[in-house]
Amino acid sequence: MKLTIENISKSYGKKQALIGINFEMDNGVYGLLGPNGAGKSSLIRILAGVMEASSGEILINGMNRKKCEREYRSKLGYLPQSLDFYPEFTGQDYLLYIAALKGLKGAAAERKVMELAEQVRLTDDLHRKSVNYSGGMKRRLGIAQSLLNDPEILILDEPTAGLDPYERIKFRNLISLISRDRTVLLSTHIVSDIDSIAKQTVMIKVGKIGKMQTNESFVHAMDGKVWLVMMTVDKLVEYQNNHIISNVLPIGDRMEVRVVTDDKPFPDAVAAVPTLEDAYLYEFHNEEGTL
Ligand SMILES: Nc1ncnc2c1ncn2[C@@H]1O[C@H](COP(=O)(O)OP(=O)(O)OP(=O)(O)O)[C@@H](O)[C@H]1O
Repeated sequence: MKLTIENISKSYGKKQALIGINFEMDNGVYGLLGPNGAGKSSLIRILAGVMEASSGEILINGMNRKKCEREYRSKLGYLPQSLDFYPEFTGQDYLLYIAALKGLKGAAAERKVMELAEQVRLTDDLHRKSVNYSGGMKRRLGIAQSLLNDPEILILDEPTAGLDPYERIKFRNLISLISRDRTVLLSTHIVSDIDSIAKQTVMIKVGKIGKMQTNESFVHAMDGKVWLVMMTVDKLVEYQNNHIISNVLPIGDRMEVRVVTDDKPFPDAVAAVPTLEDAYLYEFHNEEGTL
Protein backbone atom coordinates (compact mmCIF):
# COMPACT_ATOMS: atom_id res chain seq x y z
CA MET A 1 0.00 0.00 0.00
CA LYS A 2 1.29 3.44 -0.93
CA LEU A 3 0.52 6.36 1.37
CA THR A 4 1.27 9.82 0.02
CA ILE A 5 1.33 12.93 2.18
CA GLU A 6 0.90 15.85 -0.18
CA ASN A 7 1.49 19.42 0.91
CA ILE A 8 -0.12 18.99 4.34
CA SER A 9 -0.34 22.12 6.50
CA LYS A 10 -1.98 22.62 9.86
CA SER A 11 -2.67 25.79 11.84
CA TYR A 12 -4.07 26.12 15.34
CA GLY A 13 -5.32 29.71 15.22
CA LYS A 14 -2.21 31.76 14.48
CA LYS A 15 0.15 28.89 15.31
CA GLN A 16 1.36 27.07 12.18
CA ALA A 17 2.24 23.58 13.36
CA LEU A 18 2.83 21.98 9.93
CA ILE A 19 3.95 23.74 6.78
CA GLY A 20 3.65 21.97 3.42
CA ILE A 21 4.66 18.45 4.46
CA ASN A 22 5.40 16.03 1.60
CA PHE A 23 6.57 12.45 1.73
CA GLU A 24 5.59 8.98 0.61
CA MET A 25 5.53 5.57 2.30
CA ASP A 26 5.04 2.00 1.18
CA ASN A 27 5.64 -1.23 3.14
CA GLY A 28 8.12 -1.19 6.00
CA VAL A 29 8.86 0.91 9.08
CA TYR A 30 9.20 4.68 8.75
CA GLY A 31 10.50 6.70 11.67
CA LEU A 32 9.17 10.18 12.37
CA LEU A 33 11.86 11.77 14.46
CA GLY A 34 11.85 15.25 15.91
CA PRO A 35 12.06 17.23 19.15
CA ASN A 36 9.10 18.17 21.35
CA GLY A 37 6.72 20.51 19.56
CA ALA A 38 8.07 19.74 16.06
CA GLY A 39 4.62 18.70 14.85
CA LYS A 40 4.85 14.89 15.00
CA SER A 41 1.55 14.35 16.83
CA SER A 42 -0.25 16.84 14.59
CA LEU A 43 0.88 14.93 11.50
CA ILE A 44 0.09 11.55 13.06
CA ARG A 45 -3.40 12.67 14.10
CA ILE A 46 -4.12 13.92 10.58
CA LEU A 47 -2.93 10.63 9.11
CA ALA A 48 -5.02 8.68 11.62
CA GLY A 49 -8.07 10.70 10.60
CA VAL A 50 -8.79 12.11 14.07
CA MET A 51 -7.97 15.65 12.98
CA GLU A 52 -8.38 17.52 9.69
CA ALA A 53 -5.45 19.21 7.97
CA SER A 54 -5.87 22.92 7.19
CA SER A 55 -4.79 22.14 3.62
CA GLY A 56 -3.20 19.38 1.57
CA GLU A 57 -4.14 15.80 0.77
CA ILE A 58 -3.52 12.25 1.95
CA LEU A 59 -3.52 9.77 -0.94
CA ILE A 60 -4.01 6.01 -0.57
CA ASN A 61 -2.61 4.21 -3.61
CA GLY A 62 -3.06 7.49 -5.46
CA MET A 63 -6.68 8.05 -4.36
CA ASN A 64 -7.74 10.89 -2.07
CA ARG A 65 -8.37 9.40 1.37
CA LYS A 66 -11.77 11.10 1.62
CA LYS A 67 -12.94 9.03 -1.34
CA CYS A 68 -12.03 5.76 0.39
CA GLU A 69 -12.47 6.78 4.05
CA ARG A 70 -14.31 3.62 5.14
CA GLU A 71 -11.79 1.30 3.49
CA TYR A 72 -8.88 3.34 4.88
CA ARG A 73 -10.25 3.14 8.43
CA SER A 74 -10.73 -0.61 8.15
CA LYS A 75 -7.04 -0.95 7.20
CA LEU A 76 -5.73 1.44 9.83
CA GLY A 77 -4.29 0.72 13.28
CA TYR A 78 -3.60 3.71 15.51
CA LEU A 79 -1.92 4.13 18.85
CA PRO A 80 -2.42 7.69 20.16
CA GLN A 81 0.02 9.35 22.54
CA SER A 82 -2.36 8.73 25.45
CA LEU A 83 -5.26 6.30 25.79
CA ASP A 84 -8.31 6.47 28.07
CA PHE A 85 -9.08 3.35 30.06
CA TYR A 86 -12.53 2.59 31.43
CA PRO A 87 -12.23 2.06 35.20
CA GLU A 88 -14.33 -1.11 35.28
CA PHE A 89 -12.69 -2.78 32.25
CA THR A 90 -10.13 -5.53 32.54
CA GLY A 91 -7.45 -5.70 29.85
CA GLN A 92 -9.50 -8.38 28.13
CA ASP A 93 -12.74 -6.30 28.32
CA TYR A 94 -10.89 -3.40 26.78
CA LEU A 95 -9.47 -5.41 23.89
CA LEU A 96 -12.82 -7.12 23.22
CA TYR A 97 -14.54 -3.73 23.26
CA ILE A 98 -12.10 -2.24 20.73
CA ALA A 99 -12.37 -5.46 18.68
CA ALA A 100 -16.16 -4.99 18.55
CA LEU A 101 -15.73 -1.38 17.43
CA LYS A 102 -13.55 -2.70 14.63
CA GLY A 103 -16.22 -5.21 13.61
CA LEU A 104 -14.55 -8.29 15.13
CA LYS A 105 -16.90 -10.40 17.28
CA GLY A 106 -17.42 -13.78 18.97
CA ALA A 107 -14.80 -16.52 18.87
CA ALA A 108 -12.72 -14.71 16.22
CA ALA A 109 -12.42 -11.66 18.51
CA GLU A 110 -11.49 -13.83 21.50
CA ARG A 111 -8.86 -15.68 19.49
CA LYS A 112 -7.32 -12.45 18.23
CA VAL A 113 -7.30 -10.92 21.72
CA MET A 114 -5.49 -13.96 23.14
CA GLU A 115 -2.99 -14.01 20.26
CA LEU A 116 -2.13 -10.32 20.69
CA ALA A 117 -2.04 -10.55 24.50
CA GLU A 118 0.57 -13.29 24.04
CA GLN A 119 2.59 -11.13 21.63
CA VAL A 120 2.67 -8.15 24.01
CA ARG A 121 3.09 -10.39 27.07
CA LEU A 122 -0.15 -9.51 28.83
CA THR A 123 -1.76 -12.97 28.94
CA ASP A 124 -1.34 -13.33 32.72
CA ASP A 125 -2.78 -9.87 33.39
CA LEU A 126 -5.76 -9.89 31.03
CA HIS A 127 -8.25 -10.31 33.88
CA ARG A 128 -6.91 -7.41 35.93
CA LYS A 129 -8.46 -3.96 35.64
CA SER A 130 -6.46 -2.06 33.07
CA VAL A 131 -6.53 1.23 35.06
CA ASN A 132 -4.29 -0.52 37.59
CA TYR A 133 -1.73 -1.58 34.97
CA SER A 134 1.76 -0.05 35.10
CA GLY A 135 2.63 2.60 32.47
CA GLY A 136 4.47 0.00 30.38
CA MET A 137 1.57 -2.46 30.55
CA LYS A 138 -0.90 0.22 29.46
CA ARG A 139 1.37 0.98 26.53
CA ARG A 140 1.52 -2.71 25.60
CA LEU A 141 -2.27 -2.91 25.83
CA GLY A 142 -2.43 0.11 23.52
CA ILE A 143 -0.10 -1.59 21.05
CA ALA A 144 -2.31 -4.72 21.13
CA GLN A 145 -5.49 -2.72 20.44
CA SER A 146 -3.82 -1.03 17.45
CA LEU A 147 -3.19 -4.47 15.90
CA LEU A 148 -6.68 -5.98 16.43
CA ASN A 149 -7.82 -5.50 12.84
CA ASP A 150 -4.54 -6.72 11.28
CA PRO A 151 -3.96 -3.22 9.92
CA GLU A 152 -2.17 -2.63 6.64
CA ILE A 153 -1.21 0.82 7.92
CA LEU A 154 -0.05 1.14 11.50
CA ILE A 155 0.43 4.60 12.98
CA LEU A 156 2.11 4.78 16.36
CA ASP A 157 2.56 8.00 18.33
CA GLU A 158 5.48 7.58 20.73
CA PRO A 159 4.74 3.89 21.28
CA THR A 160 7.71 3.27 23.57
CA ALA A 161 6.98 6.04 26.10
CA GLY A 162 7.05 4.40 29.52
CA LEU A 163 8.50 1.08 28.35
CA ASP A 164 11.57 -0.23 30.15
CA PRO A 165 14.64 -1.22 28.06
CA TYR A 166 13.61 -4.89 27.87
CA GLU A 167 10.06 -3.99 26.75
CA ARG A 168 11.48 -1.51 24.26
CA ILE A 169 13.60 -4.19 22.61
CA LYS A 170 10.65 -6.62 22.58
CA PHE A 171 8.48 -3.93 21.02
CA ARG A 172 11.08 -3.19 18.35
CA ASN A 173 11.30 -6.87 17.46
CA LEU A 174 7.50 -7.14 17.25
CA ILE A 175 7.24 -4.12 14.95
CA SER A 176 10.05 -5.38 12.77
CA LEU A 177 8.32 -8.76 12.47
CA ILE A 178 4.90 -7.38 11.55
CA SER A 179 6.19 -4.67 9.22
CA ARG A 180 7.12 -7.01 6.38
CA ASP A 181 3.78 -6.60 4.64
CA ARG A 182 2.47 -3.35 6.09
CA THR A 183 3.27 0.31 6.41
CA VAL A 184 4.31 1.41 9.88
CA LEU A 185 4.85 5.06 10.83
CA LEU A 186 6.40 5.41 14.25
CA SER A 187 6.87 8.79 15.86
CA THR A 188 9.48 9.16 18.54
CA HIS A 189 12.19 11.37 19.93
CA ILE A 190 14.17 8.33 21.02
CA VAL A 191 16.69 7.58 18.30
CA SER A 192 17.27 3.95 19.32
CA ASP A 193 13.57 3.14 18.72
CA ILE A 194 14.10 3.42 14.99
CA ASP A 195 17.86 3.15 14.60
CA SER A 196 17.87 -0.49 13.58
CA ILE A 197 14.36 -1.09 12.21
CA ALA A 198 13.33 1.95 10.15
CA LYS A 199 13.62 1.66 6.40
CA GLN A 200 13.61 5.45 6.18
CA THR A 201 13.53 8.20 8.75
CA VAL A 202 11.70 11.48 8.39
CA MET A 203 13.32 14.20 10.47
CA ILE A 204 10.75 16.87 11.25
CA LYS A 205 11.84 20.34 12.31
CA VAL A 206 9.32 22.87 13.65
CA GLY A 207 6.55 21.95 11.25
CA LYS A 208 8.72 21.15 8.23
CA ILE A 209 10.33 17.99 6.96
CA GLY A 210 14.05 18.48 7.44
CA LYS A 211 15.08 15.33 5.60
CA MET A 212 13.75 11.91 4.68
CA GLN A 213 16.30 9.24 3.90
CA THR A 214 17.59 5.86 5.04
CA ASN A 215 19.32 5.68 8.41
CA GLU A 216 22.47 4.53 6.59
CA SER A 217 22.43 7.76 4.54
CA PHE A 218 22.00 9.91 7.65
CA VAL A 219 24.91 8.12 9.30
CA HIS A 220 27.08 8.09 6.18
CA ALA A 221 26.65 11.86 5.82
CA MET A 222 28.27 12.20 9.26
CA ASP A 223 31.57 10.61 8.17
CA GLY A 224 34.38 12.94 9.23
CA LYS A 225 32.08 14.94 11.52
CA VAL A 226 32.37 12.94 14.76
CA TRP A 227 35.52 13.14 16.87
CA LEU A 228 36.86 11.96 20.20
CA VAL A 229 38.85 14.51 22.17
CA MET A 230 40.47 14.28 25.61
CA MET A 231 40.07 17.37 27.79
CA THR A 232 39.96 18.51 31.40
CA VAL A 233 36.65 19.09 33.17
CA ASP A 234 37.31 22.87 33.26
CA LYS A 235 37.91 22.94 29.50
CA LEU A 236 34.76 20.85 28.87
CA VAL A 237 32.58 23.22 30.92
CA GLU A 238 33.62 26.06 28.63
CA TYR A 239 33.77 24.00 25.39
CA GLN A 240 30.25 22.55 25.65
CA ASN A 241 28.66 26.03 25.53
CA ASN A 242 29.25 26.33 21.80
CA HIS A 243 29.87 22.81 20.52
CA ILE A 244 27.69 19.76 19.95
CA ILE A 245 28.69 17.10 22.45
CA SER A 246 27.12 13.67 21.96
CA ASN A 247 28.86 11.86 24.83
CA VAL A 248 31.21 12.41 27.74
CA LEU A 249 33.20 9.58 29.34
CA PRO A 250 35.45 10.13 32.38
CA ILE A 251 38.85 8.47 31.90
CA GLY A 252 41.20 9.02 34.84
CA ASP A 253 41.16 12.71 35.73
CA ARG A 254 40.19 13.79 32.19
CA MET A 255 37.16 13.44 29.94
CA GLU A 256 36.82 11.69 26.61
CA VAL A 257 34.44 13.99 24.74
CA ARG A 258 32.54 12.99 21.61
CA VAL A 259 32.21 16.10 19.48
CA VAL A 260 29.96 16.53 16.43
CA THR A 261 31.43 19.19 14.18
CA ASP A 262 32.14 19.93 10.51
CA ASP A 263 35.91 20.13 10.93
CA LYS A 264 38.53 18.32 12.98
CA PRO A 265 38.32 20.21 16.29
CA PHE A 266 41.92 19.64 17.53
CA PRO A 267 45.05 18.22 15.86
CA ASP A 268 45.01 15.23 18.23
CA ALA A 269 41.26 14.52 17.83
CA VAL A 270 40.50 10.94 16.75
CA ALA A 271 37.76 10.22 14.17
CA ALA A 272 34.84 8.15 15.57
CA VAL A 273 32.32 5.94 13.78
CA PRO A 274 29.12 8.05 13.48
CA THR A 275 25.70 6.91 14.71
CA LEU A 276 22.12 8.00 14.00
CA GLU A 277 22.18 9.80 17.35
CA ASP A 278 25.10 11.93 16.12
CA ALA A 279 23.10 12.71 12.95
CA TYR A 280 20.06 13.65 15.05
CA LEU A 281 22.14 16.02 17.20
CA TYR A 282 23.74 17.54 14.11
CA GLU A 283 20.33 18.14 12.48
CA PHE A 284 18.60 19.46 15.56
CA HIS A 285 21.20 21.24 17.66
CA ASN A 286 19.73 24.63 16.84
CA GLU A 287 16.12 23.56 17.45
CA GLU A 288 14.33 24.84 20.52
CA GLY A 289 14.08 22.30 23.31
CA THR A 290 16.62 19.82 21.94
CA LEU A 291 19.85 20.68 23.69
N1 LIG B 1 -4.61 22.10 20.02
C1 LIG B 1 -3.59 22.93 19.87
N2 LIG B 1 -3.75 24.26 19.95
C2 LIG B 1 -2.72 25.12 19.77
N3 LIG B 1 -1.46 24.73 19.49
C3 LIG B 1 -1.23 23.42 19.41
C4 LIG B 1 -2.28 22.45 19.59
N4 LIG B 1 -1.73 21.22 19.43
C5 LIG B 1 -0.43 21.41 19.17
N5 LIG B 1 -0.12 22.72 19.16
C6 LIG B 1 1.19 23.33 18.88
O1 LIG B 1 1.62 22.86 17.61
C7 LIG B 1 3.03 22.55 17.64
C8 LIG B 1 3.23 21.08 17.26
O2 LIG B 1 2.68 20.26 18.30
P1 LIG B 1 2.71 18.66 18.22
O3 LIG B 1 2.02 18.15 19.46
O4 LIG B 1 2.19 18.24 16.91
O5 LIG B 1 4.28 18.38 18.30
P2 LIG B 1 5.07 17.05 18.68
O6 LIG B 1 6.26 17.00 17.81
O7 LIG B 1 4.15 15.88 18.68
O8 LIG B 1 5.51 17.34 20.17
P3 LIG B 1 5.63 16.32 21.43
O9 LIG B 1 6.76 15.41 21.10
O10 LIG B 1 5.94 17.25 22.56
O11 LIG B 1 4.31 15.63 21.56
C9 LIG B 1 3.51 22.88 19.05
O12 LIG B 1 4.03 24.19 19.03
C10 LIG B 1 2.25 22.84 19.88
O13 LIG B 1 2.33 23.71 20.98
